[in-house]
Amino acid sequence: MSTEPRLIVVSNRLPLGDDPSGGLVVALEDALRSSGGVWVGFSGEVTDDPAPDLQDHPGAAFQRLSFDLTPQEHDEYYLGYSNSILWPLCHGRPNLMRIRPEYLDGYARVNQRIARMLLPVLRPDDRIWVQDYHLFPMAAELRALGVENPIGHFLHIPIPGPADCAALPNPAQLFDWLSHYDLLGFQAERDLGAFAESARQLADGDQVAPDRFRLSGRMVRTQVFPIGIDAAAFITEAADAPDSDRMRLLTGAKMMIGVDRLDYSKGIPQRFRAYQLLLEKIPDLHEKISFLQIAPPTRGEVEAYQDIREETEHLAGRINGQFATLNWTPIRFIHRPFPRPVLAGLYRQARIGLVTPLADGMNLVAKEYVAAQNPDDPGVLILSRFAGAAETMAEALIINPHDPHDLAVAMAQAMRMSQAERRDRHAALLKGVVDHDVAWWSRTYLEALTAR
Ligand SMILES: O=P(O)(O)OC[C@H]1O[C@@H](O)[C@H](O)[C@@H](O)[C@@H]1O
Repeated sequence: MSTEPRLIVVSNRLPLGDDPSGGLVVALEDALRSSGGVWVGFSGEVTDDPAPDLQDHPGAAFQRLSFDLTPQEHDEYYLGYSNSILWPLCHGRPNLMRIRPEYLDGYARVNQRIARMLLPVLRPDDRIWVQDYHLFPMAAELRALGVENPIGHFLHIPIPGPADCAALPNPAQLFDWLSHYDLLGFQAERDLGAFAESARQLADGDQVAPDRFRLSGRMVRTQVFPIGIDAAAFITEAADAPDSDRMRLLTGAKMMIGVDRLDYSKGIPQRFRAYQLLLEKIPDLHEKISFLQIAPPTRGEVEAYQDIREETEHLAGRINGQFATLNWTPIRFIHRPFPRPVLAGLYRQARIGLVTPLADGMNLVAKEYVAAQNPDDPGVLILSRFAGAAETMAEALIINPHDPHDLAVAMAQAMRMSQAERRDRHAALLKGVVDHDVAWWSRTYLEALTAR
């Protein structure tokens, strides 16, 4: 029996399915299993009559407790404040924000309701680890109920600098919420810098040490913890995937792959335009390259996501119309999810992995693509400088996703890169992915939280 204090994770999503895909799920499972912990999150049920207490979901290696949302809460807390205000803001798109006072009210109310339901579950020596932007006020709500346990927050997405943060209706409030945590974790140095500037300029924050802030009269520690993947499992999954030659036979071309939720932050239209430019400029590549973009739907009720779908489908159609031959479809756009093992096999077959977001917390697809490669004949990762991953994956081809020429040149370079260079780059990248895997991430974070 572990003697570690129990870990309580609170996140918007609770993993309830049999196929826990997505980096966060894989990441937190690990940390919970070892401390006999509890994960609290949204059940996925939107109902007029939510249960007054957290509901138990047996069958996992840790306890899972869920809450339901009413339709109004779902609109205001999840679709509204979280995904129509904070998400676009944190991804450098304040123009896409839809600011409504009821969104903030609903967001605050849901955080308060979760805190009240969580209270009877807590023990004095628990550590509480709150995940992501849906739950910024959680520590403030728990403190108001008298909770003195260590409470940490980890932000999976970028945090904006003062110019964008100023677009919030009440920017100082965000920093006041954050001031109730013991430890704030960020994905990248870039985020820590942006947080420091915004806290100073918009909330009178005072940086008293490199990793310490005085905010709203309280001390908060800040640190960068770049999240990783379950590297060992992914390497095995990819190596065991069905033989790669099938896809090559099917297409007769080298595959370039992108796998992203269909989100405007992922830079998918920009990527398509760069590919179009590549095919215009280098006709020799026709029939030698085939681009597979998998982009499962996400947050379809929000208008900006409907727009991105239309734009992406239109561009894919145009590229195929312009370049396809009887034997070759230049681009395949698939708007649905695939199970992890299938993706692992596809990554391994792909000569190029495209990870080109306009803004991204970390981007774990970059790490999964590297882990999936055959070390003897690996593919090439093309990575946006705006993904948090770029800070630790310098051996990728680092590009500016806004510049179609830069991206098209990288695609051409990746197509003709020698095996020796591919191996060298891959070996360096793989070492980082394996050394800083998800177990390292959660261990490092929890050690820092405990050492308060
Ligand atoms: O939960 P959603 O809205 O489907 O989005 C998927 C994930 O997107 C991620 O990038 C967020 O950081 C997560 O918190 C979120 O769960």
